[in-house]
Amino acid sequence: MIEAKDVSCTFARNPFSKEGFMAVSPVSIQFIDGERYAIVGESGSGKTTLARMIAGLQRPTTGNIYVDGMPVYGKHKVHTNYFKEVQIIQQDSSSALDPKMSVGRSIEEPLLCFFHLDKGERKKRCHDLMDLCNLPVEYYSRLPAELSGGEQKRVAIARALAAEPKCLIFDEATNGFDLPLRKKIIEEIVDLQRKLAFTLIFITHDMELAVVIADVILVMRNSTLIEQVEFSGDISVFTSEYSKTLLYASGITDT
Ligand SMILES: Nc1ncnc2c1ncn2[C@@H]1O[C@H](COP(=O)(O)OP(=O)(O)OP(=O)(O)O)[C@@H](O)[C@H]1O
Repeated sequence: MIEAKDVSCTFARNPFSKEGFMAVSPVSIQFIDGERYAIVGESGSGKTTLARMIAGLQRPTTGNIYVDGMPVYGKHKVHTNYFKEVQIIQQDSSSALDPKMSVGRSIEEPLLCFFHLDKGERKKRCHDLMDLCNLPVEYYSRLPAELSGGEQKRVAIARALAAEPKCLIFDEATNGFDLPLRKKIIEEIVDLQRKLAFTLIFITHDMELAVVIADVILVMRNSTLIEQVEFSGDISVFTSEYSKTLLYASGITDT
């Protein structure tokens, strides 16, 4: 289980000011292994900052993240095994891939870091991951620039899965794609989650996606977690006015 205990994040308003701006107000959440979560809220509500704290990429100003009871942020650094356990696919997948690194090398890099596999075993595992993520094996030697946006996203997913993470965070990962591709990538990620049973944390603006994907929906507004609901199809579980506004804006309700 991954647990956020009283985590908050404050940034300086500007480099010359000591005045702080709270991007995430103190929040405590538990992420049970193998469940699907959506963090939903408008732009600037703090979703990415919360995701980055969970991923070990942004030290909380207060509180800590725990994996099976072990703190992620030590006094000086993040416990390195955590980078294997939790993988994040950020909004811009092209920048997540090294432009000079082939698809094969990109996917094999985590295999090299985290597992003792010989060259042949790595290549076989890489082919399996490409297959799992609907990437033709002929793409093994291609560079990111020789792929479409959707294919780059699939490489980022395969690379993340190469680490065999216990949790995958998917941040607005289909932004900028047309609707059919967006739908397809989301179906693929949910399908992968069902097959591999990792914990999925899906970050989105879109309540319509959240209700399709998640077992648990966390609603954020103005840096604050305002509602957390277990969702199994009944929208009456949402009680906050803001959640109702998001449901309306997504066309799920008409009042
Ligand atoms: N490194 C940073 N330094 C200063 N301010 C930051 C930093 N990262 C984020 N912020 C600010 O924190 C607030 C929350 O940003 P965050 O990216 O977490 O929101 P979000 O809900 O993910 O938005 P979006 O959906 O647009 O990505 C914003 O006002 C943003 O400008």
